[in-house]
Amino acid sequence: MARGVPMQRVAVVLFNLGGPDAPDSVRPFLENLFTDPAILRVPGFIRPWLGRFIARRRTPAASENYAILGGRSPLLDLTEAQAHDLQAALNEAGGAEYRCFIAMRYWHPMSDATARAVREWGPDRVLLLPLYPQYSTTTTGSSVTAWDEAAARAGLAVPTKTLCCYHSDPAFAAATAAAVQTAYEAARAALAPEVKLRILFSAHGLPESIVKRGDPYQWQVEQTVAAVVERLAIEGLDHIVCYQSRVTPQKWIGPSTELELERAAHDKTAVLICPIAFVSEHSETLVELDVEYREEAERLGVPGYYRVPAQNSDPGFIAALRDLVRRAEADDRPLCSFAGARQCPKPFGDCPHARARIRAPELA
Ligand SMILES: C=CC1=C(C)c2cc3[nH]c(cc4nc(cc5[nH]c(cc1n2)c(C)c5CCC(=O)O)C(CCC(=O)O)=C4C)c(C)c3C=C
Ligand SMILES: [Fe+2]
Ligand SMILES: [Fe+2]
Repeated sequence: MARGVPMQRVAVVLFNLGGPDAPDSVRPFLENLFTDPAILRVPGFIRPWLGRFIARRRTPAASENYAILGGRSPLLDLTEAQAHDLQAALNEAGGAEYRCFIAMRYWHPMSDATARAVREWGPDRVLLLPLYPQYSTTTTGSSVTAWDEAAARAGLAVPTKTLCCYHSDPAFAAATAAAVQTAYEAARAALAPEVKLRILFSAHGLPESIVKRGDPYQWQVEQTVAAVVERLAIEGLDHIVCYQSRVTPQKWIGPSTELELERAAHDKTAVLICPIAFVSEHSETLVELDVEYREEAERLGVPGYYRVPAQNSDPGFIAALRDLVRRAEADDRPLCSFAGARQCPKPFGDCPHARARIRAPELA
């Protein structure tokens, strides 16, 4: 760097869903979630009322789950650790000064506060990095919309790129496969040789209607599983993709993880559950998978129940994020800067994010 020329400043904003930080925040967190038009797709005039109604109904069950975790979600602490490690990895290489920020969608720190903090830091450019490997209108799409509005309110007007999806990124898939391989070998060693073992790649579900309207999430989840399986050294691997965390009465995509537990019990096969659309531990892994589904598996007589940990701050995962950021920086396409977006399915053009923003506002 020539003397006197300041280094460029790059703000990397990590998106995640957020979770309550105290028992009292469960209900307002759920209200924020269920009044999001990307989640509750009903006419605008009814949404605030219906969203608050659903949130009130859901609060006791969600509170019980968070009580098991000490009354709060661990998601923010884990995201802060990821941000810390990613910032160190990005700055190690030099070239620019990187600072990682966090914008949660439904609980603090949310986009408005983060956009103001980013503006105060005074970056030359911003990169939005969803901690969702697969694009969904309900997650990344919703976070990008919220960010755009917050950035405008904060008067943050610097070039901004969005890393839309990295479902099949080789380094991400390799880091995930390494964790699956380790967990599979440990489970295999704990089981009697005659007991069969099946991997259930369990992703967060979505209402089927959202997928039918063009959400690429399910397709991208399947791409991730294919990319991970390709990297596993397991002879005769038995695996399936399934979907968990259904929270509304409509039809959701399947097969459900519960149904796969029933099938495993019927087949007298042990299961290794691999969360495939979450990159951090939170209530849906630590309670739903580790407590509820485990108990259900025991009740059904599944001969073994094991789980792959979420990536959290796994060095291979952080290195994958670092390389994605660097590649996004080097690519000058304005909307989706990730080369892997070319792998998005044909109906979405080059990238669902581009389509959501340009051609199909109903998906935004
Ligand atoms: C219609 C409802 C929901 C859709 C669609 C949905 C999609 C979706 N969510 C994640 C990841 C997370 N969800 C989390 C919590 C959470 N999600 C919903 C509802 C929908 N999610 C609710 C009601 C809740 C609150 C918890 C509960 O009541 O059970 C979380 C964070 C949880 C935490 O512990 O902090 C994450 C992360 C994805 C990936 C996704 C679709 C692709
Ligand atoms: Fe969710
Ligand atoms: Fe994409």
